[in-house]
Amino acid sequence: MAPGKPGKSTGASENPSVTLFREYLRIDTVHPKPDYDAAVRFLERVGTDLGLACQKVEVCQGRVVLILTWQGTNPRLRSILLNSHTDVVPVFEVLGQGEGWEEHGEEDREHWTYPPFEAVKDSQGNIYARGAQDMKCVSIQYLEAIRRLKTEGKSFARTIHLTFVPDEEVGGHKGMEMFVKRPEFKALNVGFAMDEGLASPSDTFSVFYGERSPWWIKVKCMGSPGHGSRFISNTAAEKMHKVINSFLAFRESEKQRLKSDSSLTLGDVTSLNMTMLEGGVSFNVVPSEMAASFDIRIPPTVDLKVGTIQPHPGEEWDESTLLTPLLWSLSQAFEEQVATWCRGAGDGVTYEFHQKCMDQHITSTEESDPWWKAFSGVCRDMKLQLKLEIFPAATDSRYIRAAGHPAIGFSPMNRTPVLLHDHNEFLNEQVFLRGIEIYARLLTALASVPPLPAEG
Ligand SMILES: CSCC[C@H](NC(C)=O)C(=O)O
Ligand SMILES: [Zn+2]
Ligand SMILES: [Zn+2]
Repeated sequence: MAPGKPGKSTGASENPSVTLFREYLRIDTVHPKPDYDAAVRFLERVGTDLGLACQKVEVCQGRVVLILTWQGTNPRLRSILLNSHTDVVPVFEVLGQGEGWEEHGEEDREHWTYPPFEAVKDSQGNIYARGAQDMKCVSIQYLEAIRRLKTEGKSFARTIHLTFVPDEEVGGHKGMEMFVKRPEFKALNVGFAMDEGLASPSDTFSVFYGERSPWWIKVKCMGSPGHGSRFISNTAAEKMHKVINSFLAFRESEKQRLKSDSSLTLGDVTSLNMTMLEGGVSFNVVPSEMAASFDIRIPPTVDLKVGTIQPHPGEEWDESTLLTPLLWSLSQAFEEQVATWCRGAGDGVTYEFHQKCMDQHITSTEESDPWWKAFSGVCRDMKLQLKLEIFPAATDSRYIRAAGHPAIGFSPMNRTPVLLHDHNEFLNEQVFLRGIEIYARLLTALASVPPLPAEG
């Protein structure tokens, strides 16, 4: 192959860390049938090569969490947890791994410049593959940072654990959610955790200290059925119209709030989208049931609990007052608001939760916090500019925080477009290699945090 041309071969001069990253990217862990065994075999091989202890925990059938451990000199101290998920999301116009482009149509070719499971590197050093940003890069950067520190002969007081978990991309229910409830997780004695963040197109690095709570709500409207030619009263569609109006009016007010205040990011406001609409059997039959599904993401600053919405003494609120987004934004008891929107649409309107995260833990970013002091101190020394944010979507960090441990979402990818779950996901090899350097410094500082008062 001519030099500078994109291709699969590693080339004699390629940094071995990059070669390892590309090897991992070629393992087919794409949903709906991720080859987790292959990923675990690969990671175990790398861990053993690094002299790390290896443990496997099957949290449910076919779902194994791999734990690699670098024991600290004082194993009684709380540990550093480096978490990453092994699964990746499908590509549009799904292509089976190993298949060549020749078997696919032009549309497939349009979405991806290179086949998404071949980890092709172009002449600028951009590595294209599903998982290049989300988050196989981070897994290998953790491992390669440890390789570097071990080669330099370093050792630290605190133990460092790496966990490789399945199923994050489908909610983590058969992955991290189960794992944090296991004795094997408790035995890790976690003090501080790191997990995925997002790329950043600018010079700054995004750091996430909390996440919005995902609420997935299906609203069902029951009404009178009848012939499509008549003015049937009390129809499911009329009620659905009101439901949609209430939900989308709130959406609009939050959208405007974000737009009108440049200090806010997406993670600071509540987003709401209607993502599914069901109902009806025929053009001329008025249906007795319709359903709408909403994906709502709520910042940790919003009160989620029922019952805190109250008028002041002597004041009375009717249903129409309760429907105003302004009053809602002042009252902030989210489930009560959802219930009110549904009640306001008429009788026979009910809602059910398909996802309802109530945990609102955030991780301290105060300089007085020893973990944050170590993390931010390294970034200051390395002149890395940080942007502190609430993660707009959901990652496995929410389970770690809910279990009571501080967790920071950080994927060291600046000057990189945000391409997770997108076509043509790529990461530049220089950005990837810089990330290893960053993790090596972070691990040095975090694993050397002096004993905390609670640790004696
Ligand atoms: C709520 S479980 C689904 C998890 C998924 N995570 C990401 C990062 O896309 C999401 O936020 O939709
Ligand atoms: Zn991810
Ligand atoms: Zn993802």
